Amino acid sequence: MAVTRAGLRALRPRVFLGGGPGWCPRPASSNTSDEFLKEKRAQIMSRGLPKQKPIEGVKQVLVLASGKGGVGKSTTAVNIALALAANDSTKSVGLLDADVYGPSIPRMMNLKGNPELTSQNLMRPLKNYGIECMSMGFLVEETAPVVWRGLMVMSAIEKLLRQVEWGQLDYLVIDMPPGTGDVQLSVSQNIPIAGAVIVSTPQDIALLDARKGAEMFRKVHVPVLGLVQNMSVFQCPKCKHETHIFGTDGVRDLAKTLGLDVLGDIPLDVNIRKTCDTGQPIVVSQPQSDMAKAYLQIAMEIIRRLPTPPG
Ligand SMILES: Nc1ncnc2c1ncn2[C@@H]1O[C@H](COP(=O)(O)OP(=O)(O)OP(=O)(O)O)[C@@H](O)[C@H]1O
Repeated sequence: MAVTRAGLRALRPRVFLGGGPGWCPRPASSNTSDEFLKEKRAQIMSRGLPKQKPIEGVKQVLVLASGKGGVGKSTTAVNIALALAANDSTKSVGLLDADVYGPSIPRMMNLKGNPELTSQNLMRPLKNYGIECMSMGFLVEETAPVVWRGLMVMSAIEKLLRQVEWGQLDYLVIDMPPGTGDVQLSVSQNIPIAGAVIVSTPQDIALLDARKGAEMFRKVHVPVLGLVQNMSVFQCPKCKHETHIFGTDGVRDLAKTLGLDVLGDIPLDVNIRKTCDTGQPIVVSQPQSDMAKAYLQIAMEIIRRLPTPPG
């Protein structure tokens, strides 16, 4: 099934803004669709997943997930994608922003605009810093809220996965939305995933959700490669005093409980935030910094744990 211009337009969410003439698209009967989804989910969980189909040209898919929002998953995904490419210049890397509700990859990768359509009506990814990127953010206004129901989200994800001309990629990094909902399930059931990385801060409330995330991937037979402990420590730039704002070793303790490893620690650092906000992620803008080195180290750990790709 190819994407047409009309199809692309249809992908753009319509939003109901109180008082205006807008509308919130939903299937004819939302109750029916909710029940359908619930039943489908239960079937999938209980009977095993339907047959997954690889994305043409993509050797290995890596998903970056978190239970809770705002723990730095997208920041980590962007820097890991860049680090995978920086560690080995022969490798080609793609980055898919599956956070259809709050796409942040366009800004972090300093990309803007609509993807072109190829002669086969596939969307061409936008490229920066050598990384092929695709995001719902290229199809909607940055400030437009996405108001979608489950089925529409799943259809959008299917299009972002299949109707993109990814070319030949060694790694496709997928930045998942937070939580354990339709998108996670949809991606896991659609394509073979070589490994998942769970990002969390050491804070109790984030750990609780990170645990759910790891357990969900195990349930759907996606190998969890390990955890990344983000914002583990803040060092005062003046006096060098270290503060563990979100706790000390929470992710390490969770990893032990789950029988997993911590792939690395990323401190809470103003340069990580600033560089991502300005579309110049630290791995490319300050490659000699300790922070960039930490991401490069995590990328190496990931490669070490990934199975040997087919072919
Ligand atoms: N190690 C870090 N040091 C400083 N700031 C960070 C760090 N990691 C992430 N941030 C900042 O924290 C904020 C949230 O990060 P990010 O958007 O990556 O989180 P997220 O988990 O993907 O959130 P969501 O799931 O809600 O999209 C951003 O402003 C980002 O720049």
